[in-house]
Amino acid sequence: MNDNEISRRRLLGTVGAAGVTGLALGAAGGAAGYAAAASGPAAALATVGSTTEPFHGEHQPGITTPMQSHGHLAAFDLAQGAGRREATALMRRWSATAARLMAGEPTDDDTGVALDAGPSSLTVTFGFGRTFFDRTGLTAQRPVQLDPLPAFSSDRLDPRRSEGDLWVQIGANDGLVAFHALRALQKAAGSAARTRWQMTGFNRSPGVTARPMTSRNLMGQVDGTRNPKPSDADFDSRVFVPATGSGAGSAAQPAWMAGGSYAVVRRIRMLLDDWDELSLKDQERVIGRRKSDGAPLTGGGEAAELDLDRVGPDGSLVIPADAHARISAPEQNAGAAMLRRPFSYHDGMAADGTPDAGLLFVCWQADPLRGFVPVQRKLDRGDALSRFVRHETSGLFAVPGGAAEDGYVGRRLLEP
Ligand SMILES: C=CC1=C(C)c2cc3[nH]c(cc4nc(cc5[nH]c(cc1n2)c(C)c5CCC(=O)O)C(CCC(=O)O)=C4C)c(C)c3C=C
Ligand SMILES: [Fe+2]
Repeated sequence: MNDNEISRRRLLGTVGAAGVTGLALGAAGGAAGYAAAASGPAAALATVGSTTEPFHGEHQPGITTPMQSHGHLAAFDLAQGAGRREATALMRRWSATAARLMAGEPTDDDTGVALDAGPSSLTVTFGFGRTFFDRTGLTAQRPVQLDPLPAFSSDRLDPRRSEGDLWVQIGANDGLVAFHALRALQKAAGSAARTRWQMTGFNRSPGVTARPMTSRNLMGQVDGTRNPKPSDADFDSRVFVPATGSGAGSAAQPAWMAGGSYAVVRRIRMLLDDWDELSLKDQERVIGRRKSDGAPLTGGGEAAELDLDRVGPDGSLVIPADAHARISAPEQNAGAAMLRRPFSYHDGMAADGTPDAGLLFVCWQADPLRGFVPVQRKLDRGDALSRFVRHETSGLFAVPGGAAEDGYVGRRLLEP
């Protein structure tokens, strides 16, 4: 056990008491951002800090894990001259680092940033981009599902912040824990890979609403209502590559992708100043749902079915023909569906004086050609929301199944 480990464990034991002290100080003396270390017996960590997610398993973490309040998305390119050997060593190092951090343990060269925090539902998810396979001499193993996404008319993509050989998604219910993991993985990349782009996002923190509810995005809409649910009979076949290698109607998948999934990542800027000028009624017609509770404009609660045929007294459709919820519905897209698991982002003001804010849209599917692509094609042709959003970056990554206890992510590809 090294010094860091000793102090981390000791601090984990005292954090509850320190937290209580901090609360007392806050109540009595204002917000100094300071809490004296307590010397008394430790209290248990709050649930938000103590919750762990498993790193090993059939699927990687961070796909069906409840959305966390802090996230980082980062892409890496392999260094000049680095090939399969270096990539294999890198995935071993990254997997070992992720497993330790997700268990709440420090790394060997820990920076100390998260020393006094619990694992806080940290998840680390790894993916391979299309270019990874040529760089490592594994072109024959590249899934056709990684073929480039089609160009959409509304794309305004920045290639420097798109794609990449490797992709890492980090989520945690604490900002320092999430940053700590990102930094540890960047250090563990060593000379094998360098960061290509990096984005930071957030969601609502656990426990801030009176009851658990679907999250809101920065336009204020309830967003995520009609996501596939793990309890749905077809959830696994929609989201994960089956062990047999391909799903119904999908092109064959390589065996190494069994239990894996494909992540489509889009940084979608929201034109919030324009959006805010719309009346509430018009905002609701853009989506086809009420803003207050996410219920369809045709009535019922949030979970009610959309009545896409209902017309109002004036004979026009209650859920307009170009409403986002109508156009993106699986019933309108031959059953195409995806698991949306985004983070919001806010990177200050853009040069034009408008907020640089929006959605780090991440969606998961067993095959992008049966998930993101057909839906985005349809949205691209006539979504009322498109006047208020701009797709600025894009990435498509093959996310292999989870690592075995004695293995690492990507082993079945790199050491078949
Ligand atoms: C290509 C896929 C999609 C993109 C890109 C996208 C962008 C986007 N969406 C919202 C807000 C909402 N989307 C909602 C539903 C919804 N969106 C998609 C797909 C994309 N959205 C799907 C498949 C669905 C579900 C449709 C269904 O199953 O019926 C909703 C409604 C509530 C919900 O079901 O989640 C909102 C609100 C924004 C703001 C945005 C880009 C910034
Ligand atoms: Fe949407």
